[in-house]
Amino acid sequence: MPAQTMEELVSLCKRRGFIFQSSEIYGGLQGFYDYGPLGVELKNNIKNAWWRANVHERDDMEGLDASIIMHRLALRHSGHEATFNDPMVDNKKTKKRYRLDHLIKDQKADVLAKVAAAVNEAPENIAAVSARLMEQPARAAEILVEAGVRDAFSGEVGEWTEPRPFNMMFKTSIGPVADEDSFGYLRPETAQGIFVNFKNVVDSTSRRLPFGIAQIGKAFRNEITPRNFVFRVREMEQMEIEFFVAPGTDEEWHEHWLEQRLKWWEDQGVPRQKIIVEDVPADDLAHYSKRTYDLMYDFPTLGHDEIEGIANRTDFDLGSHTKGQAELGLTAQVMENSDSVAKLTIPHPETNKPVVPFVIEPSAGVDRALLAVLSEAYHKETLENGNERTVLKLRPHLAPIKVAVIPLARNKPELVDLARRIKADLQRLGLGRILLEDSGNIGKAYRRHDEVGTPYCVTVDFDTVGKGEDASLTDTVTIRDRDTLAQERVAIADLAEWLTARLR
Ligand SMILES: Nc1ncnc2c1ncn2[C@@H]1O[C@H](COP(=O)(O)OP(=O)(O)OP(=O)(O)O)[C@@H](O)[C@H]1O
Repeated sequence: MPAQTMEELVSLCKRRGFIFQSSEIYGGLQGFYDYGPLGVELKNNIKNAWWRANVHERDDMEGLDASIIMHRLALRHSGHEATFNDPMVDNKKTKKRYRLDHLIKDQKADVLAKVAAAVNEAPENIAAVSARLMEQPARAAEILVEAGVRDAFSGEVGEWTEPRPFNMMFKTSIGPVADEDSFGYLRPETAQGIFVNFKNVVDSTSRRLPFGIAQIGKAFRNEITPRNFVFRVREMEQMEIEFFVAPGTDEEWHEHWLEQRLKWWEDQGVPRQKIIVEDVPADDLAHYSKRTYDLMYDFPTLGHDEIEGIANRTDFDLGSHTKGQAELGLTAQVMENSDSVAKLTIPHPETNKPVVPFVIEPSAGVDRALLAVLSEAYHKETLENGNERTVLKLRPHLAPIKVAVIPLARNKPELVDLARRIKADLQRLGLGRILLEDSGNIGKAYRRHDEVGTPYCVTVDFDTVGKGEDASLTDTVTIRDRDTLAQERVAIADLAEWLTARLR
């Protein structure tokens, strides 16, 4: 059975060096995390699996790695300066600050019902309730108090302020002069780096529609209430595709990408039946979206929450960043742009006339992917001998450590030397991390590697070096399978092939 609580995962991540609080020795920084020795391996493996499926194994995709700090005009014309806001409300009594929709969602059912009734919305539709409150901030403050909305910090009904929009972008000054114009934004999504490079990529690759640009990288959001471990952080990593298509074919491509992405999650060990595909209601759609499917994974403790959004962004983005908007027949409502120097069109595949393509965007968070993958992989089992074990049943391609080579006794140089040589040979195969595990206690080594998801432990024993009872076992090792616990004897000469077949 997969993990039952978030606490189990948090505890494993800290204990085994997957994830640490950022700047912990100075009291920690809320909403920021550091990935430790095993976390960085798992994260890289997830990113590589995504890149492989979406770039290397497709013929219609290009890759990109754009800068994190972007020109302020890029994020003005993208709409983020004006609309990348979350609704924020303060409790004057406790001085605590909350995201309005999160505050309402966390209330008891009767309180939530009262708030929803006051704005004529259904309590299930938190986004709509929040949107209605934001339309009437003064009245909203009264509604929150009248309905008895409590502050989780004090447990008491709050003295709520009028809710107001809070822009989530981080600003930073650029260059030695700190004047009003010398600033840029840390990108709140990697997508914008793709849109502003559209012309560069098309010109340098001669791509025709339909095609996509894929990017993995950091994005930053000054979340009002970062919470739930790495689920909601202020510095995150995203894996995004902007897939450019001819207008009119967008809905079909949207369905195509939904299928592709569900299949990818399945390949990472996150099954379809654990994901609800939510057709995002109009009130909750981002400013650029015509329609969005949110993939909602059933996290332990949290319940269903978003791991990926697949949005139909129409011609909004390229239309916003292009020059000469007036003559391009855009369907999206965009802000006038007299700053851009590039015309972001491409020949229509049928008419050959210049057109601003529509965009389908599958956007997944690496941190949330890691959490979902860990949740599914985490198992507690009782073995036949009554012992309990914690085991991470990660797909082998995701496992942080691929193989542990273990000499049966640490004080027998012939075993240790041979184990070291085998490890060195395996390292040269480029399969990922291969470790020599010579702590001396094989039972403990197995338990440790079960807990971090190492798929195979290779043991060098006395038979291997021809000093056991069975001479036919000379030059063979034992391979222990993490999931089945089965042990198989394999010739050292066949080891590379045996492991490569299972780990690639
Ligand atoms: N603060 C965050 N921390 C970690 N991952 C995030 C965060 N915000 C977004 N993501 C990831 O990036 C993906 C795409 O971002 P998107 O803008 O669609 O998220 P969102 O709808 O704003 O998320 P939410 O509604 O949970 O705030 C999300 O599906 C998620 O996996």
